[in-house]
Amino acid sequence: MVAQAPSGKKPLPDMMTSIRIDKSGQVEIVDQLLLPHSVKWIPISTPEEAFDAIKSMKIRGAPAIASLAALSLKSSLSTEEIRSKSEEEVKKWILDQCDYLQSSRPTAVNLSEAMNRIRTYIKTHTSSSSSSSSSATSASADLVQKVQQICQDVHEEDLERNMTMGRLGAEWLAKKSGKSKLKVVTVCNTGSLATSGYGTAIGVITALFENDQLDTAYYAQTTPYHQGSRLTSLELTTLEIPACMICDTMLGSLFQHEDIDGVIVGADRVVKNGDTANKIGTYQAAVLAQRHNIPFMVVAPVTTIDLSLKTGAEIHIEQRPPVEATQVRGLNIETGKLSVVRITPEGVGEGDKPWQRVYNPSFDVTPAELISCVVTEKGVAERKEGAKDIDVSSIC
Ligand SMILES: CSC[C@@H](O)[C@@H](O)C(=O)COP(=O)(O)O
Repeated sequence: MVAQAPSGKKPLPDMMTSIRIDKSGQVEIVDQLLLPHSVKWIPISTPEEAFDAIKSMKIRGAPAIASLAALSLKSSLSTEEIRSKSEEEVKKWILDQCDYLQSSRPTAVNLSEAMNRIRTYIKTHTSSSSSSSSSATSASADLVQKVQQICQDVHEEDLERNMTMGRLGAEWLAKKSGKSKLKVVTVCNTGSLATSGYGTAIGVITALFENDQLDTAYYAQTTPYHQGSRLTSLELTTLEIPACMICDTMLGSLFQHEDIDGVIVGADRVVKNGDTANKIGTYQAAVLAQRHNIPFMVVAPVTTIDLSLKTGAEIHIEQRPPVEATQVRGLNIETGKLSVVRITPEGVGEGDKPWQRVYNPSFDVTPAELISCVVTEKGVAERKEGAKDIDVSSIC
């Protein structure tokens, strides 16, 4: 499971990847529920399989779920069943699949952006339904081919833009700190497992490392799903990047005792005024960073920017099932087997008593006034001194 690491001053070992496509075009994903203990590849051939994998978080990370949704649509469009449909039937089928796939997870805008690209093409494509049945078939073949190309583009364009963001973010932070070796903090998982390669926030950390400008990358465990302790730890150890895990509750202590040069996070949706939805725990990291005068950087591709929403209050925050917070999956060191254990008294998160409730939002919103800058592949938008908003339209 390797993607070629980009060349840099410091050579990197091969990166992990969450999606692979074999020579026959079969798409497979690594089951992230089992990482880091077991590497199991699952074939994905249909939108239903992609929907299930995204919803159950076998694959996660804003860009990666958009890629998988698009690739599953591409695969399904190669079937005989689709090829026998009229152009109008194919269009309707694709639009239905876009709605269905988009409903798998609501907060990450990359997924809806990818589906919107396909919808826009379908809606503007000139139909030839009035032609004879044989030319209608060839017209639908053209349509299918074009939509498949859009799906492939969604997946492929991610890697290059991540490398650009990595470079831009590393340059900005190194200049801001003025130091030769930086200590940085990240939350959640934003590397090659969450994207098509190199990563967003982890891309900046990787670029610092490649330039020999990284002292230590601290990463938060990111409960309840443990994207940090399970996935970021796997990526950083695979790349042999100097790193140190902290529990989510230790951020304040870390900021008091270490000279941290920046907090670098990814995003699931950045709206017009710069407010940013990202993994739960990001907001508290931003509040603490401001208290300690530490620059707070958001790194996300243009496809994560949603100019249709004015402020973060409009972002739909996904609620995850309570069991994801009351149960922990891990390796039983006595049996050597993977197991799931409950860490709460029985009934918490499952019963209907007033004392059995669990609050489990998957994301929170960090107001722009706590963010120092937003980095996309188009550039860096800084918040001006004293301003409450960040003009992200300049980097779209
Ligand atoms: C490049 S990934 C950016 C975000 O998608 C990431 O920080 C995040 O919040 C992922 O959440 P997840 O719930 O694991 O899909």
